[in-house]
Amino acid sequence: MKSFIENLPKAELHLHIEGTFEPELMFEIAQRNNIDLPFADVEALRKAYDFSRLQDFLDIYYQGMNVLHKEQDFYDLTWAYLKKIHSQNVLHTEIFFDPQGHTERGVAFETALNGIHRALEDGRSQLGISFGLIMCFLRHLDQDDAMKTLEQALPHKDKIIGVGLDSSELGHPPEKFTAVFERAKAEGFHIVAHAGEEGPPEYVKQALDLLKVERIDHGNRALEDTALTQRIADESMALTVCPLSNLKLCVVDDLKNHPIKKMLSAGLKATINSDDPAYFGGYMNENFIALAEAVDLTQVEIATLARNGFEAAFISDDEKYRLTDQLEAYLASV
Ligand SMILES: Nc1ncnc2[nH]cnc12
Ligand SMILES: [Zn+2]
Repeated sequence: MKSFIENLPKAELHLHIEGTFEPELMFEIAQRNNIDLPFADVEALRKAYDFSRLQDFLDIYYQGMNVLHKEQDFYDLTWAYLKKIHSQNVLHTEIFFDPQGHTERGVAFETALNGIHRALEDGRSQLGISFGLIMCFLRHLDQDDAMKTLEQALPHKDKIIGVGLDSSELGHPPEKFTAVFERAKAEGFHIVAHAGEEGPPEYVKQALDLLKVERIDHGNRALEDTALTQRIADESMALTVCPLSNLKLCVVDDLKNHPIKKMLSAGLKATINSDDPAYFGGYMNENFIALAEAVDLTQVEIATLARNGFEAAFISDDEKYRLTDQLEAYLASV
């Protein structure tokens, strides 16, 4: 099973680039930027990765990204992620970045964008990994701030394919951002949002009805509402599920109780993703393997999850055929 997963061609659709910041690289970049981290060393930092809810993680995640200042810092962060997923047979990735996490510290929008994008271009030419870049609005900030961020993105439509919504979910429902998402859609951006990670099914409904999402990031709590679950299945709306994230943030108490089988049997287009791999203990392969072992996934189920990843990607039909052909060729060979 392990080698079946390791060699399986995969797409990643839910990945925060700031969440790939491994402690070793964080210390290296902090040092070259003359920034003191409030941790003695890499081990002390890793020990702090003990979360009982989303906010515990976010506090440390925002602290970590504070050391990113120069375009090269963003490049190095992204390049390290791309090398890692190249070793895991990830052929396509759609990554999030949090511009407000940088602009509010005085780092220019373009500094973050250009560093990340240049690495993605190098990943395509040197590693053969295709990509999309999605910027997320921080939902703990207000809609005006999100609107300003959207305006900063408008000259960069050649680099940014979509907008998303992340950060502290509870108390910050999608309806808070209806106008900015309406504008983003009119400007031609793809639309996604985190919903139903900690928030109730109502937030998932709002993401569908008010933000007009094309994929739901997480979506776990949608399962509490049978009619909503049926609707998501009927609309072939993909869920970007993140197993190790769900475990580390206590969305599930044990991976054995992860609802992935319920999702699949309800006809939901679930995909597997790593969310913030440096903080949650694993990239794509580790997520697939841990989940497969915990809930006893069959090869057919694993293949379905991988296929869903390519089908739910924001790419042309031609590109989808090119990628799924590689998946089907692999499946026929094992
Ligand atoms: N899992 C997650 N949920 C919400 N916001 C995030 N930002 C980074 N990771 C996140
Ligand atoms: Zn996420």
